[in-house]
Amino acid sequence: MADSNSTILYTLTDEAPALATYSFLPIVKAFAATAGIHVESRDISLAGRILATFPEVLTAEQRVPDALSELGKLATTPEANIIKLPNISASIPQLKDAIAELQSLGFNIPDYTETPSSEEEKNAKAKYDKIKGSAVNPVLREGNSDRRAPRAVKNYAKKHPHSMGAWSADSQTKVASMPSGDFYGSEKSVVLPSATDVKIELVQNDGTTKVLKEKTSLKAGEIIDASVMNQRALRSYIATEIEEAKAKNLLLSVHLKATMMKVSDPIIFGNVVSVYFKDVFEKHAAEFASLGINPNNGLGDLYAKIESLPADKKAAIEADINAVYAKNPAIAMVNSEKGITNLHVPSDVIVDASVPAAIRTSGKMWNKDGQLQDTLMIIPDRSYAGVYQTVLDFCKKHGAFDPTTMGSVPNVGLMAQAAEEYGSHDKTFQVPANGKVRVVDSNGNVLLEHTVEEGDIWRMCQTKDAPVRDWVKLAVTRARLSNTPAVFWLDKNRAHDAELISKVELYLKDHDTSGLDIRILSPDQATQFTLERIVKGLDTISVSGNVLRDYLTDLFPILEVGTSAKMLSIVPLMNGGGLFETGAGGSAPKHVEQFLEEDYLRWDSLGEFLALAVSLEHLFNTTGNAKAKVLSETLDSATEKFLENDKSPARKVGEIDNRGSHFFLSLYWAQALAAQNNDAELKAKFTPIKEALTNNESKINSELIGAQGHPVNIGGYYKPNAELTAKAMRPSETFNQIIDSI
Ligand SMILES: NC(=O)C1=CN([C@@H]2O[C@H](COP(=O)(O)OP(=O)(O)OC[C@H]3O[C@@H](n4cnc5c(N)ncnc54)[C@H](OP(=O)(O)O)[C@@H]3O)[C@@H](O)[C@H]2O)C=CC1
Ligand SMILES: O=C(O)CCC(=O)C(=O)O
Ligand SMILES: [Mg+2]
Repeated sequence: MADSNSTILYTLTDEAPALATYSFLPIVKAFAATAGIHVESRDISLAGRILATFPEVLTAEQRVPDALSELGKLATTPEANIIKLPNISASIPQLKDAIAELQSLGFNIPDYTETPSSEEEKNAKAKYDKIKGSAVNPVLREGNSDRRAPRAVKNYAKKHPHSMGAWSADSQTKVASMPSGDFYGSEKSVVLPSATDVKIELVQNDGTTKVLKEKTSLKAGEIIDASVMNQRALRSYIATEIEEAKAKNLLLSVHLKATMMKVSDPIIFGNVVSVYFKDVFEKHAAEFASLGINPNNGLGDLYAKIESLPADKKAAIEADINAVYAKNPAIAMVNSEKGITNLHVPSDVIVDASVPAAIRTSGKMWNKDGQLQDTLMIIPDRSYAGVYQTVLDFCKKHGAFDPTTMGSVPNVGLMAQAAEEYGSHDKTFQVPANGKVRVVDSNGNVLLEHTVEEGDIWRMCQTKDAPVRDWVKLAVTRARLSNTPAVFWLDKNRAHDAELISKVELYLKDHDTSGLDIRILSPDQATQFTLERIVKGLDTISVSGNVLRDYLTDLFPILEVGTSAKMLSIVPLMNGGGLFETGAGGSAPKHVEQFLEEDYLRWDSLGEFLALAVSLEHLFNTTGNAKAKVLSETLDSATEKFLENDKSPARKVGEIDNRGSHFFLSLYWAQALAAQNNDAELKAKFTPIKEALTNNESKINSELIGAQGHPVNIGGYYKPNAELTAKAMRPSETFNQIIDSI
């Protein structure tokens, strides 16, 4: 690394944002270099992380460094200045696809075997399990989260409102949760008076004890909690809701976070699959076992695995599946044209994006005929489901939200150091036998205990004290800076939240809160309070735990500005560095599909623009590089102009796409740099660039739009060929020459 103080690390990730990077990063590098800033990339894509894990089976040329560990370490230092794009949190089907692709490209990596027998298979599985699910964000998030829609973005939405489906008071759509036996109902919590190590063990009813996790080190003041979801109760609730959906003629949909909650939620998903298709799973149990079919991987995996059967056997199973479809309520579709249902892949329907999308379409989801229909939404655990039900009820009463007038909901989220449920993967277990799960400290004291049954999902969460203090401080700072009421979304009836409330009340005293409106409300009440303000055009800061941070920063942006891509997502790292996430959404797999079919990328890089501006500003604040400040300010005005002139990607061939949007940003950025008078050198540098871009606007545009409209081959999905992708993403020779000349 050159001068590490003037370095910004830009992450290479997956799917649509990775494609966009092939077009945008050369622009970023060129502009930043004029201020002596090095923008270096680090590959943390799913494929990159797999390759970094198995150096021993790769040739010297194939080996790649472990960029995620490097960035994880950097995030704990004041030097960190990282721009983090969304990445795939892989479900098992995605992980297996990525492995197969890499193997086909000549990388000799091992298979992922779900039920390993040899030591070798077990080792490989253990390594892959660390790559699976949300394995990137928790490593980098050494700070809490500060997400909001900038004023310019709100103003854009007011002027150019996105579509909002009308709501009817007769909508039958509803959220259905378990009446009991869920995590919410069983949570227990303690605060550690002093540091200790704990062991998690299962004392089985046969008298033997099985250690589930040998050692977890805890700090003084840390909150730990444990909860359990009873599998019998889960299955009986699912069966009830299937009948309810059938009786009311509603679609059935399941909304989970199988990516972040990579241990618990695939199991819950699998229970929905195996209860819905109970007849099929019972009748073909032996066949399915020999094929290695696991309902947790969804119907897509089942269909793929029965392909290997003789035609008559396969047809018999398909007939039984169809008989279930005929008997049970229709399932909401992910892609009705391709027959992909909500039960196909656990990572296709992710609660934070999927429920808001349905709220935007009048509370309806797509049925198999490609029509919108009311839906019964299965969200088994009650901890956060009420938030969505409150929004549905509000829409039934007040109609759809109006983006031209509605207020905004920035979020301050407790996220640092894998706080709460989002750090629980390595402490989540599907219980192997009836008994008691206990958390025991190094002196043998039992801190938490639950009676459990085989098949239950038990988990422990940790929330360290320093992040809580930092979060409270961030909330007060935001409330003060924006002069906006702030609501802590905490439920005093939940054991964990009750402990957190005590800490919040204590740490609020460390700050001057005079004149500020700071409240603590349960998630349901907070939703109601916030929505009543939103329709009056008033803003309300949500101060939430880690899960609600994630849910709310998709929910409100999707309603307010059409997508969470337009969020400013700052993570002030606790040791002084900066992590700048781009938007609050994901990696948009549907966009890649469209790109491959018609060479049109509808990914909106606004999140990248916003993140880059704050990263440059942070660089100025930490190094005093005045040119970085000029770049940051001019980028912000370019982004504003970009919004005013409506240059975001559209959705269809023939219109501006992601690449065209990068051209306009460059044009406006160069124009702003040429117009400013704070730095004469930059002004001189960018004056001819601005002229070249301005004079060639129509030529560049026609080169960019002319490239669209046919299938494109980039040589891979998880590891696209760099040359082919760069060629596809930089199709305007004229534009490339100008950028490369900077
Ligand atoms: N920070 C991170 O690293 C995150 C990663 N993820 C990962 O992303 C993947 C997909 O997650 P999913 O929950 O489906 O959510 P996504 O946010 O990827 O997709 C939902 C929809 O939101 C719209 N959208 C999101 N971002 C943009 C953008 N920049 N420009 C235009 N439209 C956008 C698209 O709508 P339309 O199709 O209508 O254009 C997209 O289909 C998963 O692998 C998940 O693990 C998810 C969340 C955060
Ligand atoms: O890491 C992930 O899987 C998703 C993260 C996410 O959705 C978020 O933090 O908003
Ligand atoms: Mg999210």
